[in-house]
Amino acid sequence: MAASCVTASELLQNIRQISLLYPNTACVIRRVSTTNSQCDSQPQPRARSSPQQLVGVVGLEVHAQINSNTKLFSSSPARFSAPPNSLVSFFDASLPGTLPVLNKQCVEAAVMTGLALNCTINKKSLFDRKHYFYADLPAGYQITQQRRPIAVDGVLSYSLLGGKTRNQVIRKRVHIKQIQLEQDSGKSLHDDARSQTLIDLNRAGVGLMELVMEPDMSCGEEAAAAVRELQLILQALGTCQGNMSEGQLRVDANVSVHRPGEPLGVRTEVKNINSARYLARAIDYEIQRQIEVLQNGGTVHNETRAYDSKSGETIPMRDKEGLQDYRFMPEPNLPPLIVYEDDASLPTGIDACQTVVVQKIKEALPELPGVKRDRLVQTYGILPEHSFTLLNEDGLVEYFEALLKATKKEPRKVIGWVTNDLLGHLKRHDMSVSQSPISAAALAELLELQEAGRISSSVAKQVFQDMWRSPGKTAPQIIQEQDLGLVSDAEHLHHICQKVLDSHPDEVHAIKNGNTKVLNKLMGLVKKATKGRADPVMVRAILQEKISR
Ligand SMILES: Nc1ncnc2c1ncn2[C@@H]1O[C@H](COP(=O)(O)OP(=O)(O)OP(=O)(O)O)[C@@H](O)[C@H]1O
Ligand SMILES: [Mg+2]
Ligand SMILES: [Mg+2]
Repeated sequence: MAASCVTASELLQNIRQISLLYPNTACVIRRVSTTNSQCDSQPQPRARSSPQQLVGVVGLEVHAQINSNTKLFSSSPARFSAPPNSLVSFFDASLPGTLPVLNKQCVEAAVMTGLALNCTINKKSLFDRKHYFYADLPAGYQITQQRRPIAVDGVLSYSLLGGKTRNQVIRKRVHIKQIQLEQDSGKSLHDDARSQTLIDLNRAGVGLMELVMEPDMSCGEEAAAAVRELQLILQALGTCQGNMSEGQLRVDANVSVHRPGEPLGVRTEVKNINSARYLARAIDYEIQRQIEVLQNGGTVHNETRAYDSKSGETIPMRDKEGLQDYRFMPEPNLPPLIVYEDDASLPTGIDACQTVVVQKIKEALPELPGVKRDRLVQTYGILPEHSFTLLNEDGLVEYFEALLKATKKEPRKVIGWVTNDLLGHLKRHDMSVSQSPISAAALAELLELQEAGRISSSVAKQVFQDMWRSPGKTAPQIIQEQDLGLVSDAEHLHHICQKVLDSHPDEVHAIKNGNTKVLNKLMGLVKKATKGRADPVMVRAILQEKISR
């Protein structure tokens, strides 16, 4: 077995695990009873103008790795980037005689995800074997839920930013056909130097939720937005870490084209895309490719394709027609998976700790991203697009709310500091919110000084930059060291204003003739002369008074 580089102690551990697996032969649960422009420009499906344009149709299958310490049917740890074949039990390596024991935590995660996506939870679901032959699937089949999955008929609501300036929130929905529990496969690693393929079974048997979406989308941008929303939901629930680059969230994009009103076209399936950006590009490329094929008199084949991120193209992998016989059969070693609605429906004498109760999971659901965005908009009066920015960055909502607690400044004035100044700096330095050298409390202190009229707004921006460069230095320290306090000495300001007026007679003339906008230019000159420290309210009053004399 290429898979096993197990140490003696690991072997012992595995043997112990198998001896635990043998006696009860089955699952724990049974025992206990067990927009981009392309999108926007596309006609809506119901439009009936002729001749009709071909439009894209997209349906996604998302594989989400369940956030659990152990695998779906064995007690091996489920961890990313461990040494190859170090997390492999005999069951994961498909040794004869080993049996699956269902991980309750994975079932709870699937139920929770189903509830968050408005699915119906099947109180009884079934496991099936899906056969195919790959070196990274040692049993020759995957245990999945084909006939009766754990959750069905859900909806994922997501939003896109549209309109000319892309600040209009367009709300969309995609139907979730089902969520099924299944095993992940191992990984084939290609050693080009020695032209050989090596197998790492660490991932073999890790719990996955496959979310199958209906073909409700029409372009790459919609698909990417839906996946991003799903990622945020899974992360909020804690059921999947959702890191696409680590393969915790992998997407298969099914793409076809048709004329609105006509039956759906033949789909191709672009497999295993692990970035939202590539997903959008792969789909848009594939739609365009299929349109060109049809317009040139060709036919689209039902095939599996891969996305090549270097060329930006999709390339054929294998023909799906004729190859789709997975020889599904009921998994004989796993009984039906039973979950209960509430405590009242538990059969007498059952160990409540070993059961999955939907009601309890419902009660534990956290605030979901859509609800959180609406709350932020309603509570703080910020723009909807700002609520998207806040949620898109891990920890930014918490930062914003901590900041608001510590300052009297209006939320609508604070939001720009968070989404422009702070986020801009973080992005430029490729840092996360938790790595920010300026804490929410430190920024609040700066904003309070501005609010109290101790510094001007332009000085506040300058102090922010200095705080970023000198972590730990407070706003008052910087203001004191550099003497940046607001100049509100009337005599001093009168003197500077007079100098500016004397040297700009044309502007004074223009203002006197009613062109009041020119006053801003003069104010700018005073600001420059005082290095941004002049009290703008006083400067405006002094200039107006002097001009009107
Ligand atoms: N004509 C179509 N155009 C675009 N997408 C489609 C079309 N027909 C079906 N789909 C999408 O294809 C996907 C089918 O997924 P499903 O898991 O049911 O089957 P599969 O792809 O054959 O199986 P596997 O899990 O082995 O990939 C769904 O996401 C569905 O929305
Ligand atoms: Mg599928
Ligand atoms: Mg598929």
